[in-house]
Amino acid sequence: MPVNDMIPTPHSADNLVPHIPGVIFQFYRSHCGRMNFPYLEGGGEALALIDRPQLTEDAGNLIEQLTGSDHPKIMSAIERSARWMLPLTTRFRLPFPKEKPHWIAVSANPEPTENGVRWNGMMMDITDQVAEEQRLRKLCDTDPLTGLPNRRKLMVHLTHLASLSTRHGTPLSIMMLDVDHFKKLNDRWGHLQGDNVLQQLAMQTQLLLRCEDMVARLGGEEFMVVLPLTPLQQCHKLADRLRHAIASHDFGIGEGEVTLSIGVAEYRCGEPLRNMIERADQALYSAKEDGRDCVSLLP
Ligand SMILES: Nc1nc2c(ncn2[C@@H]2O[C@H](COP(=O)(O)OP(=O)(O)OP(=O)(O)O)[C@@H](O)[C@H]2O)c(=O)[nH]1
Repeated sequence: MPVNDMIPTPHSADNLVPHIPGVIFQFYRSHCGRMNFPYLEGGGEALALIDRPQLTEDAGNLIEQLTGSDHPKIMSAIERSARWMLPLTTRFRLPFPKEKPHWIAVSANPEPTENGVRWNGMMMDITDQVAEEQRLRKLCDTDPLTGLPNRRKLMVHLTHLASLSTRHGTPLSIMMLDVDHFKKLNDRWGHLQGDNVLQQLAMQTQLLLRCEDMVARLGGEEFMVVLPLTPLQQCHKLADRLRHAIASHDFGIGEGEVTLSIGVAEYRCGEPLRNMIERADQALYSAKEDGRDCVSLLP
């Protein structure tokens, strides 16, 4: 083997540390809350931008500058780890000049000292991994044809809203929408035109909603609109406005060719979600029975 290809054996970890794609650190918090990094070494971009001598003295300032909710999140992770002597495992966004913040993962073990707690651990830049997680989550949550949230995402959101509604006694309503005679539309204009109608319908519906409302595609030509802080009568009015807007919109196949049947229902505090969904479904069924292109409600 040529001599140049032989890897020299490092004499100590100190030779290796500047070349690793992350940071090894010792972090200290005194009982009175003073924080600093007695040791902070490693490779990667993040470290080059950090004022290390400053952090050796005091880390409080840097932690206070963390983005958005990351400051309280990291402080409570430190507190929990210190109180129960459990590993400190969290992630946070480190602000970067002229760039988006970088995501950093922290993993460290605590040990008690006379005047506080000392952690020995590692930090890694996981920005690419977080971007990939976000891309996959979006794929899992999105209907590919319309770009709307899918049934899975809707149910998670609705469960959260129902628990808020139960806790605070605030109103919550839903609309179940179904395109009328969509099979005929497909048969007459072709499947691609049918797809186009669904895409435009998604857009037109979103235009009428507030940003805290959600419209999701349940499947086929069926959609659900979720309206937090909205009582049934208000939901009914909005449903009728939506029905008019769609019936008078030209989808490229002539006005009045696309109509909606809509069932609306309101959440009753504490009931299982499926009860409200069943009521909206029954209301939709009666809208179809009543001749379509109309709104029906069940409280
Ligand atoms: N173009 C298109 N068609 C779809 C899609 N998903 C489901 N469909 C069609 O939607 C049609 C739904 O038909 P039905 O369930 O009989 O309902 P309908 O014809 O709308 O009749 P009513 O609901 O009773 O008014 C079927 O022909 C499905 O093939 C889609 O993504 N794109």
